[in-house]
Amino acid sequence: MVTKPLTKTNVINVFIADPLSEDGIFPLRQETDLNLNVIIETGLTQEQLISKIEDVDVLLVRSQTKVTREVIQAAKNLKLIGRAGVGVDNIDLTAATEHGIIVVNAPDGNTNSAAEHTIAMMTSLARHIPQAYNALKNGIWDRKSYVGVELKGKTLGVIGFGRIGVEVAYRAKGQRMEILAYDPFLTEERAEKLGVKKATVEEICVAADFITVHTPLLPDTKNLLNKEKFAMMKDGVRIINCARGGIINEDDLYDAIVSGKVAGAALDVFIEEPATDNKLLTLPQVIATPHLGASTVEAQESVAVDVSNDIIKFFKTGTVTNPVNMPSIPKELLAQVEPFFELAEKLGAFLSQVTTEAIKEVNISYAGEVANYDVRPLTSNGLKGLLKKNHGDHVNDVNARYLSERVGIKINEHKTTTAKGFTNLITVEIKTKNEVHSVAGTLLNGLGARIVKVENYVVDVVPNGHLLYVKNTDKPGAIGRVATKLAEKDINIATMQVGRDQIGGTAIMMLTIDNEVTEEDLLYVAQLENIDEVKAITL
Ligand SMILES: NC(=O)C1=CN([C@@H]2O[C@H](COP(=O)(O)OP(=O)(O)OC[C@H]3O[C@@H](n4cnc5c(N)ncnc54)[C@H](O)[C@@H]3O)[C@@H](O)[C@H]2O)C=CC1
Ligand SMILES: O=C(O)CCC(=O)C(=O)O
Repeated sequence: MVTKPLTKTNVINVFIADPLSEDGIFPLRQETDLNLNVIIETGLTQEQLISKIEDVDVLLVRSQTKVTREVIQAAKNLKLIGRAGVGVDNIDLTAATEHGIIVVNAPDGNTNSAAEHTIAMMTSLARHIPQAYNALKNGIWDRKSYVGVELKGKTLGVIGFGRIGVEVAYRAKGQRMEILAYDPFLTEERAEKLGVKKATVEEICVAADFITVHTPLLPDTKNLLNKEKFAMMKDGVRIINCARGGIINEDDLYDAIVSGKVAGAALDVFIEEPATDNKLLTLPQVIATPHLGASTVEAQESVAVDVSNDIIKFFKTGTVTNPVNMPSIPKELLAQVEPFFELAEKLGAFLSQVTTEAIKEVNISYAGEVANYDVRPLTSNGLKGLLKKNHGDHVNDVNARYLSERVGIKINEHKTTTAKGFTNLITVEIKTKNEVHSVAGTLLNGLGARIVKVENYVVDVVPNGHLLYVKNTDKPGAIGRVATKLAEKDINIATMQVGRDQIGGTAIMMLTIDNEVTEEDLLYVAQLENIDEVKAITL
């Protein structure tokens, strides 16, 4: 289906590659501040998607479309990938991060639907509903083959106790089942509060009558249920997977069903999807749905609304609510941390213009109140400022850390609550083969950002516009000579700060000037007596 052709103008092209709820994308349709061009083309092959992606700014998918490295490389304008759902295993996150593309998902919108589907699958499995239905539809009235088991009093093992796992447990308790739950983040206290028993995967395998998995597919969870685990289970155990294909080893599950160890399995997800040729589907004990966990009107509307709102938020504010490949900042914290983003970036940008040598190490220290926050986004902004000189707009807060580490820069973050008289202080230090430089900045209440220290010199400089950073020997006349030379070049000084380590020692001048200086102007000033170094810095 095609609704609008791609345009090459400066509109924001939003390309929807999987079927999404039309009500859910209503926020995109009614947005008037942004010039959004919504294009819907579903069911494309990889080649077709690659051929259409070049001018796309936002790619919106569910789980069908594979957003591979090749797709990302072909997408020259892509800024954001939206996943209308939870799992992002269909998106090459490494490639997206390397290219500075933000990935957002909609983690909450389909929780209920997936939990309800899991319960429906478990009940159907216990009572052979799909098999009995099938027989009856084929004219067979068979009441003997489909004797089921009750859920009441049985033990359900829930592996992965996040959003969906918890909701499944609530509902299964309604069926009067006993719940054993495993999640690396589940504490005894929380388990008790939720009315479940905390257990290990092995304990679940040994004790459970039904086992359902609700983890993401990760290296750690791949083949989580395998031959060894099946061997530990009760005879006649029933298995449910409405999370991701691959969490359960499909070959081992097949063997365990054929051997009679496992009485049946209910599967919504498969290693290869569409799973039209999966040998598990040949077994009468296996009931299955084609990845329908999130397929309800409510979930589809909800996840599409969530990603649509994040797209709009991103283009209006530069921030998103549900980032996958950058640290998420709770809403209530964002307002407090956001002003520091720019400060951190400016400190990084300052240092990038102070040295010409390759940076080997960056030490960022956070002092005062700011040290109470998750400072990773601030560090990313500092690194972005540092790299911008050489990477231009290709660097952003998504890929700044990756790009820094890729070129071998060691990054250290330090936190301390004492800020030497400031409420907050961010200090960035860089080390190169031969040099060490540092700059510190703060946010002054009501007055905005200030650079308060350059190397060991105390200053008070607004980090905006054009600066001249002059190092000189502390001798009479140096300041006057610099001012005169700049005046000769028609360069107006707006403010000037001076500092020195000791009388007659090394001193610095930090000048804010009204115009950009040329290399020639810099040389002109640098030739002056007692001037050791002159650097132009634009912030
Ligand atoms: N079938 C479908 O249509 C749908 C499938 N899903 C899938 O369901 C799964 C769960 O989704 P949510 O509950 O929303 O995610 P979630 O992130 O809220 O929960 C996942 C939980 O798995 C836990 N976990 C991670 N590694 C683990 C390990 N080695 N062992 C045990 N637990 C581990 C995490 O700590 C987390 O608590 C995901 O794979 C998601 O993609 C989600 C929605 C619909
Ligand atoms: O988009 C869908 O229907 C799949 C949902 C899903 O698997 C997820 O959200 O992880």
